Amino acid sequence: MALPAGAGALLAGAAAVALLSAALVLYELSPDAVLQRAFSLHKAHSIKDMENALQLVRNIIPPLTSQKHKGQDGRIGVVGGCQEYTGAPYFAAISALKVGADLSHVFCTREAAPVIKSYSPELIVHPVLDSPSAVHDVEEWLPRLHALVVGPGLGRNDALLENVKGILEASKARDIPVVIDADGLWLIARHPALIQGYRKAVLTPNHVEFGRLSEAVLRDPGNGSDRREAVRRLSRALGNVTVVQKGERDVISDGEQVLECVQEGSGRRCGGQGDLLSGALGVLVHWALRAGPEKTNGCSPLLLAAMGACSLTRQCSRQAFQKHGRSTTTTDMIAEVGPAFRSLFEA
Ligand SMILES: NC(=O)C1=CN([C@@H]2O[C@H](COP(=O)(O)OP(=O)(O)OC[C@H]3O[C@@H](n4cnc5c(N)ncnc54)[C@H](OP(=O)(O)O)[C@@H]3O)[C@@H](O)[C@H]2O)[C@@H](O)CC1
Ligand SMILES: Nc1ncnc2c1ncn2[C@@H]1O[C@H](COP(=O)(O)OP(=O)(O)OP(=O)(O)O)[C@@H](O)[C@H]1O
Ligand SMILES: [Mg+2]
Repeated sequence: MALPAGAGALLAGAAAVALLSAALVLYELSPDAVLQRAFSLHKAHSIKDMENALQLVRNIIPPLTSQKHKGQDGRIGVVGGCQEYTGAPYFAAISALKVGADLSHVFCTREAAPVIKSYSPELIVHPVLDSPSAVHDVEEWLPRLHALVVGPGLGRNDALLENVKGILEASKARDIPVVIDADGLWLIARHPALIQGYRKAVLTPNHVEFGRLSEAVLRDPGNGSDRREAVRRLSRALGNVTVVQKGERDVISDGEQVLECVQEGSGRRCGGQGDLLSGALGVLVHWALRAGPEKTNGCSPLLLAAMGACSLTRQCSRQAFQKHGRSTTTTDMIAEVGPAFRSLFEA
């Protein structure tokens, strides 16, 4: 499987120029028609790259056997949940379980904990995030966690963010992979040094979060027409941290390669879909890193994990929309995680 650095973009660019010249000379096509063909060609390359990557994602999924004990397929922690936001950490944590993690923990504030517990008996909920001993309390659990998802429903309270800084430092010191989303990205925009050069970090910004990060790191909102290049630049400036820019297409880069997830989703834009993505990504990052280079064929494990999580989220959205149309909510999407996972990765 070949996904060499920037090859897709280079090929698409070269092909577009060739097409442009040939078409103008031979068929006297209008520039609009030629551009449309160039875009189709580019899309075809994105789809091919995506399919190749999804083939490798299938390789990293651990088999379900009777030889395993509870916990081996993933113990994931979600850091988030405060007075205002209890849904976001729940969506992330339950999605991690539904994708295939064995245990899912939520580290949230004291008052958010009973609310999150009441949504599901399947989550382990720690009311520690606003405690003076928050960093120590989470640190005690770190040796038992395979990945952390930092930010869904965290809020922007300074004292909480200070605690999360300490949790991030402790996670890095233990080499634990971290997915950073939502208000975790707000913290990174203020303190990019927190994850600078940490190769086990994946950032999952939406449109607004990407602009904020790009402005903070590159002094440029990165909202020009070339999204692939903007994402690659941000990743590179952060020391090759993997960046997933969510949107109409999800653009994923580790500063070298750029992949695009063009899996069909739906037109529904209800809140919480990004939380589902970040929770799913927490598990897939763990699986991809554990799989080893022979399974990932030398491709970046974090890029593959990101492609897997983006495709899965969009497929959930598509399936839920087929059933519920305009009334689709993130809860409906979570109910589709199992069937969507099977159709994408186990068919
Ligand atoms: N049920 C829950 O508990 C949920 C809780 N959540 C939690 O909320 C917290 C804050 O997260 P966030 O995403 O609302 O904050 P942020 O990125 O500042 O966006 C704010 C504003 O930016 C805009 N905007 C957004 N996207 C855009 C786009 N693609 N393109 C263009 N504009 C866009 C839009 O504003 P508009 O301009 O439309 O008024 C939007 O309102 C965080 O902790 C998160 O986890 C959510 O996870 C949802 C479910
Ligand atoms: N315009 C779009 N067309 C199709 N899919 C989209 C579009 N925008 C976002 N998505 C998909 O929706 C999912 C969530 O992305 P979004 O940008 O809504 O994240 P978010 O704002 O962080 O969500 P949340 O409400 O959970 O915070 C991703 O899988 C992304 O691919
Ligand atoms: Mg979000």
